[in-house]
Amino acid sequence: MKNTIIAPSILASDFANLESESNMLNRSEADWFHIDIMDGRFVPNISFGIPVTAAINKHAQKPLDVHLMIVEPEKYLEDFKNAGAETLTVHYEACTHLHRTIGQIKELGCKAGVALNPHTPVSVLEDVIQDIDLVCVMSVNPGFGGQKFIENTYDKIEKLASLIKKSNSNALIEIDGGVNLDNAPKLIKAGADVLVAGSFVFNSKNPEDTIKNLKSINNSLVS
Ligand SMILES: O=C(CO)[C@@H](O)[C@H](O)COP(=O)(O)O
Ligand SMILES: [Fe+2]
Repeated sequence: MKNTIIAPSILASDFANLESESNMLNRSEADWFHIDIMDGRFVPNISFGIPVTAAINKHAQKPLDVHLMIVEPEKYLEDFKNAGAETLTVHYEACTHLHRTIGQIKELGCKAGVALNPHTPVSVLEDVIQDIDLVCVMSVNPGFGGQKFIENTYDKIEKLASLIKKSNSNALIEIDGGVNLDNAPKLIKAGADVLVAGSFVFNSKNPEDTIKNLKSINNSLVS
């Protein structure tokens, strides 16, 4: 049975209580911590940066999945690796020399991810798909939590899954934005391996239970 990875996004957590939010994720069935870095240039919002990532990493007992929504990400890869990143995801749209940047991430010993904005077709990854560990399909325009899921994402996942298969790549398909219990089963059926969920988890009454419910979707799909 496929084991979907659940990566709650810290962006929607209580920034004044990152230690207790981290401990909640440690106790929960979450697999990764999703860390959204926004620079006010690549996206029209600023979140937090390297010191806060390092502070979260002090408490996190699970891998940090760092989503860099920043221009010139190559300048900061090493800093984020030192802050605790296991996966470093850069945006296709922010990288002039994507192949080189992927190589730099691998040289640091991190997993290399590439994120695609909603308008970017999966075909742009044809020549690098074998070199990457994860493709983050943005199911909202990056920059903010709590946005509405874009329905075209299902088609995009199917196209990406077929590119990955054709290329003998091991890249995981991650979906980021507007994920909830209504769309998650369909996303998993279409081929998603990793689900990022921010507001759906942290705005719920019981985030630990919500994570458990997302994690158990696979079981219900089997029957
Ligand atoms: O990268 C981003 C947004 O740019 C995401 O990771 C959001 O943080 C997901 O939040 P929700 O849409 O689940 O509230
Ligand atoms: Fe993200």
